[in-house]
Amino acid sequence: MQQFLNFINGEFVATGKTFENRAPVDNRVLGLVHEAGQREVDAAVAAARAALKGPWGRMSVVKRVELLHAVADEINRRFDDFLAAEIADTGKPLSLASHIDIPRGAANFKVFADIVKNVPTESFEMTTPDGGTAVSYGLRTPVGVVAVVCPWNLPLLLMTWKVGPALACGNTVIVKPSEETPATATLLGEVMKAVGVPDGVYNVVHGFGPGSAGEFLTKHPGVNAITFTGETRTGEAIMAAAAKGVRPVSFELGGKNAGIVFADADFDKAVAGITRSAFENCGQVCLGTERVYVQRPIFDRFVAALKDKAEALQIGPSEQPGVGLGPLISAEHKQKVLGYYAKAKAEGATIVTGGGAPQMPGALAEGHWVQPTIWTGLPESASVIREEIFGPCCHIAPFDTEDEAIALANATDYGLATTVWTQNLGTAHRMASAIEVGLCWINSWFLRDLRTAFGGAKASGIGREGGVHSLEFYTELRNVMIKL
Ligand SMILES: NC(=O)c1ccc[n+]([C@@H]2O[C@H](COP(=O)([O-])OP(=O)(O)OC[C@H]3O[C@@H](n4cnc5c(N)ncnc54)[C@H](O)[C@@H]3O)[C@@H](O)[C@H]2O)c1
Ligand SMILES: O=C/C=C/C=C(\O)C(=O)O
Repeated sequence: MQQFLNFINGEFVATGKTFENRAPVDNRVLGLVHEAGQREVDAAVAAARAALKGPWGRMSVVKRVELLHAVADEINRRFDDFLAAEIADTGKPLSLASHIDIPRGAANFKVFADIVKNVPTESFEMTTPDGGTAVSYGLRTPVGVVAVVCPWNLPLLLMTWKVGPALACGNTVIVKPSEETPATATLLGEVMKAVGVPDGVYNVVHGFGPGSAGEFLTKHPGVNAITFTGETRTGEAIMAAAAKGVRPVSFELGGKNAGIVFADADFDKAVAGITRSAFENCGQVCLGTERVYVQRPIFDRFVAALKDKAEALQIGPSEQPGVGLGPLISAEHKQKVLGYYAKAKAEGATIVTGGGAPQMPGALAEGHWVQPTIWTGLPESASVIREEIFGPCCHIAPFDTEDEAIALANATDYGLATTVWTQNLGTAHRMASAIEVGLCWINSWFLRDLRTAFGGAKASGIGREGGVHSLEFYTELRNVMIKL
């Protein structure tokens, strides 16, 4: 039976307390995860602190950058191991994990290694009151020990999106992967050891949230900053923990994103784009579209086209050629999504396609499969339009004017992302400036330049990461003033 161990101070650590890691495709037990308790979290924080004061803290930026490039190269060398681990944990299609999840695992180290090597800090010269001169310069130093609390939907991508910049800026990290997906964070410990990252720089503690490793870590007084990706309500709990000791937080939270399609859009590209944004990763992408608004002249045609795309998606395990839709992450999440499918039906939705769970053959029948689902005909007050479902489903409603589309898109407490499809430049820029989100894609979706600001507005997050923006969270910026 595979064991998913904690990784503390360069060693893999078992505990007496384990829980099962199950495969979403058939619910089989993949292995046992060793839950970290207060003792293991204390040890991880102590190891991270010691590394800061030891070889890692004394290391030159050049050497640190070389090591991070070596981490990326080792991830790529062990590409197939990471691919197998991620797919086992999540059930996601091979095409998705091999083109997005694992490549980004390496890229997230390379891009920030290069940023810290090349991005300058500020410097000024001033005339002093006594007629002399003074020169000042900015000095970036690590914030210290950073807690990285991760979700289960893009485990390696989202964990390294935080660990990459944190380490590049000279910090040390303690990662708490989701209890649903322990594998790739654990595997990264092998990579860190293999390339010679000093012990204590990268640590992994497994477990849950409240009363477990997540809570022990975010409440630990030895943690200097917390970066979290997950549900908004979890963010509220972590923010409360961070308040004691006034620790900074960087939050990537939930969303209820709108996809807006104008009648002048390139129709086929818009259909393809909304199909991806609604159903990719079985709808388990925070940036995904669960609310679609289509300008009235093309509404019926668009609904029919999206129905065809949804029904053409092949549902199955990753190794099945042409699979486009895997399972949801867990039985619990499947029940949550099917609960929303039932609510939509009860609230009078027109079920354009889907609305239930597919019959799967053999052992797959034990997996957490649901049908890709499209609704129309609900009022904007309906729960499937108000609440984040995080499944392969969306509601489509018509609109007439730009102002109406903007009002519909903004009528949510969330503010993460939007995708707008139009060939009118004026419409595109007016929508981009009016929709209250952190991320606006025009005629595209989930197109990522890692140098750009990434994050959510309103209840979708705090702060921006990406490019130089990550330096603001993962460093302290000191001003040094020298009287000449
Ligand atoms: N904005 C983004 O970039 C982004 C990206 C991915 C996922 N998400 C969001 O994440 C959610 C899905 O992921 P999830 O179900 O893993 O989220 P979740 O909030 O349930 O759990 C996320 C992590 O937090 C831990 N946790 C839970 N309660 C905690 C507590 N009280 N203290 C410390 N740690 C705690 C969990 O163990 C897990 O590791 C969705 O809402 C999705 O929108 C957002
Ligand atoms: O499910 C949410 C996806 C988030 C993606 C990123 O944070 C990224 O692409 O860096």
